[in-house]
Amino acid sequence: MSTLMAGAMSVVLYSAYLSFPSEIKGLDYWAAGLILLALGAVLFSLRNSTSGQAIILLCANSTLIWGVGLAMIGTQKFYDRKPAWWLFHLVWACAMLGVGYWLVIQPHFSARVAVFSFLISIFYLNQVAMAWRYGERHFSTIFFGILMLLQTLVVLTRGLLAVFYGGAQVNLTSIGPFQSIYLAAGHFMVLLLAVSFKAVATRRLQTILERRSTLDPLTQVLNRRGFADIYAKEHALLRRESTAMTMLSIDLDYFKKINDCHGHATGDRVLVDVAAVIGKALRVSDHVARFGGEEFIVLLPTTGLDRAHHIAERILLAVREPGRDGLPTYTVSIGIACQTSADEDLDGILMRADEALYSAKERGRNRIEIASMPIPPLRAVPA
Ligand SMILES: Nc1nc2c(ncn2[C@@H]2O[C@H](COP(=O)(O)OP(=O)(O)OP(=O)(O)O)[C@@H](O)[C@H]2O)c(=O)[nH]1
Repeated sequence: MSTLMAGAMSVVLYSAYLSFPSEIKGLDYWAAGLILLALGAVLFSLRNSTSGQAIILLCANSTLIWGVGLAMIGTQKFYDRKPAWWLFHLVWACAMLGVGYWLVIQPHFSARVAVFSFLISIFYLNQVAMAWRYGERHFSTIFFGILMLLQTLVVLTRGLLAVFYGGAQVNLTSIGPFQSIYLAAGHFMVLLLAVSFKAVATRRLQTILERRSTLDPLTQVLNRRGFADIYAKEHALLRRESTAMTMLSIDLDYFKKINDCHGHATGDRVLVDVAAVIGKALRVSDHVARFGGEEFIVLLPTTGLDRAHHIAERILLAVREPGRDGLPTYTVSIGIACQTSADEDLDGILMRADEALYSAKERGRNRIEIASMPIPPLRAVPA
C-alpha cells in the first residue's frame, strides 16, 4: 500500500516539478526519492521469495538510503543550499559497509538494523535543520519539519531498541507494539512526506506569484499595485500618528536619446542601474517603485522636506557619476512633495510630485524642485 502511495505521490511531485516555475528547486529530487522508497519497499517484500536473499537485502537497503538521501538533496535545493553530496555518499558508503558486514561476513540482525537506522536518521535530521533554519515561519514548514522530526525519532528509536533489546524487538516480520508503530509510521509517513513536500512547494509558489504581482519585472522594485498597497499602510500610519511622509518623483533625462544612441537593451540596463542607485541611497523602511517608462517614485515614511531634499541630492549626485558598469553617463530630475495631512490621497501627492518634476525638467533638468503644499479644504466656520 505504502509502495503504491509513494509511486502515486512521486508522479504528483514530478508533475509539479514540470509545471512550477524554475525558481522552485528540488521537486525532481523529492519525486525521485519517493520512487526509490517505493522500489526499496518492493525489494524488501521480495527477500524471502527468491534465492540470493543477501543480495536482495543489500539492494533494498541501498535503494532506501538513496531514496531518503535524494529527498534530503531535494530539501537542500528547495532551500537554495548547496547540496551536500559528500554527506549523501558518506552515509551511503558507511551504511553499505555496515549492512554488508553484518549481513554477509558476520550475520547480526540487530547490529545491521542499528547501523542502518542511525545512518538514515542523519538524512531526516538534516531536513529538520533545513526547515528550522531556512524555512518560512508558516504552517506548511511546521508540518514538514514536524514530520521529518517524527520520522527521525521513529528511526532512531528503532536503532536504540536494536542496540539495547536485540533483534526480536525490531524484527518487522514478528508482532509487537514497536513493530506495529514502525510499520504504521512507515506506511503513513511516505504519504505524509509527499503531502508535506507538496505543501511547502505550493506555499513557495504562492509567495512567488504574490511577489511577481507587486514587482516590476525589469528592475525588481515595486510596481504600481505594490506601491499602492504600501502607500495605504503608510497613509494609515500618518493618520494615526500625525507624522509626515515625502514622495520623490524621479525621471531620467533625455532617456529617449539613450535608447536611440545605445539601443533598447542598454536603456533597460540604465533603468536597472538607476533603481539600484536609488535603492542604495535609501533606508530599509523607504520604498521605491517604477510605474512603467523611465519614472521612479520613492516614498519616504516619517520624513520631512529637509531630510527628503538631502536624500534627493544624494541620488542626483550618485546617478550622474560616469562609467558605472560601462553604461553611458545619464542624469535625473527630481520632484519632491511632502504630505503632512491624511486628507490628501495617493493621487493628490503624486500629482504634486509630478508637477515639481515637470518644473525641474523645464528649468533645465538634472535638478531638484519642491512642490508647494496643498491648499487645505475650506471648512465651514461655526456661527
Ligand atoms: N529601454 C527602455 N525604454 C523605455 C522603457 N519604457 C519607456 N522607455 C522609453 O523611454 C523614452 C521616454 O522618452 P520621453 O518621454 O521623450 O522622455 P525623455 O527622452 O527622457 O525626455 P525628458 O523626460 O523630457 O528628459 C521613450 O523612448 C520610451 O520608448 C523601458 O522599459 N525600457
